[in-house]
Amino acid sequence: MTAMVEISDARKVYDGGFEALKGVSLSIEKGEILALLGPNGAGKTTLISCICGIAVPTGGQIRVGGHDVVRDFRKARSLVGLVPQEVNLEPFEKVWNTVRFTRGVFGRPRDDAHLEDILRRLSLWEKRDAKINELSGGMKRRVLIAKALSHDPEVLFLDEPTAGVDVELRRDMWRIVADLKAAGTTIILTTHYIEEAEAIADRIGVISRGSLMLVEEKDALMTRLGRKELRIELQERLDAVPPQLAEFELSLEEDGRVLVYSYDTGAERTGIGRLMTRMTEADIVLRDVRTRQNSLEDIFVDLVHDTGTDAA
Ligand SMILES: Nc1ncnc2c1ncn2[C@@H]1O[C@H](COP(=O)(O)OP(=O)(O)OP(=O)(O)O)[C@@H](O)[C@H]1O
Repeated sequence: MTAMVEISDARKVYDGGFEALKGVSLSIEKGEILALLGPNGAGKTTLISCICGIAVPTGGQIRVGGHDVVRDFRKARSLVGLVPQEVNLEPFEKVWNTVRFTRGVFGRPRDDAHLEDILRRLSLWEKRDAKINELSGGMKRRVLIAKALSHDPEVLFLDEPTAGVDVELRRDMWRIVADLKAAGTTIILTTHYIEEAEAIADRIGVISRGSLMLVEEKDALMTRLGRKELRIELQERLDAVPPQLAEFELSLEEDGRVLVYSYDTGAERTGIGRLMTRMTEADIVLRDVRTRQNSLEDIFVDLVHDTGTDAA
């Protein structure tokens, strides 16, 4: 695979002296979906702005498609579509003109059929002649996405794309992201909705206080840091965890009718077999058994909490 975005030791000190990025290195492959998670103020938007050439890094190097984002700004920028966090549209412009204008800015030849397709996929076609200031907040977000896609970017940045949007738009977005990925587009998104990262990302990066704390395949991360619960429903209720089972991490729930065993999914031995043997020896009869995997959210909260950073 080829690296589409290469970030090496990126640093950003704002004018007031605040160090928002403290040497971030990261390589993002073509066709990959990377979700950047982090508490408020962690530096996610700053990093995206540096990659898109909106903010100038004060140290390190960033390349998009092999082009340096500072020295080869135009080439690098033309490969990038950005859906910003804040709505920055011309209020009196019509939807159609807004999107067509953006395509032109990036030097792409006029292609009305292509723009029509984008607007239809975003349910904006009926609104093509409406002025921006006549649209709802959700519709404006859709226009931001249409603009970002108008010039066929190879890398798409979505900065908290679904903050405050309705379920329908969130679903549309996920569908569009899946289509773009299938077509080979590289996608980087920041989000506060961890279930969103869990649903669509290939890799997860966690930023905290200007540093990249972790970047890992989502599935591997969930296996490595994940815990599972085995919920054992009992034939007869127990008053306490029997002493024969003291060696296991067990708790009693639902008025003593459910025994919960929490175990590490990354461990070599889960201990389930031994637990079952000990239960049989102790004459405890099971009625039903279920498992529950903890979510990326549980993992993220633990991770950010463990390193003493701001609350998620
Ligand atoms: N133009 C600026 N001048 C000075 N400081 C800034 C500027 N822009 C951002 N910062 C600071 O840099 C830090 C990182 O901000 P950034 O917007 O990158 O965080 P974020 O991770 O995107 O946060 P959020 O999740 O709240 O959007 C914050 O402490 C912010 O106050």
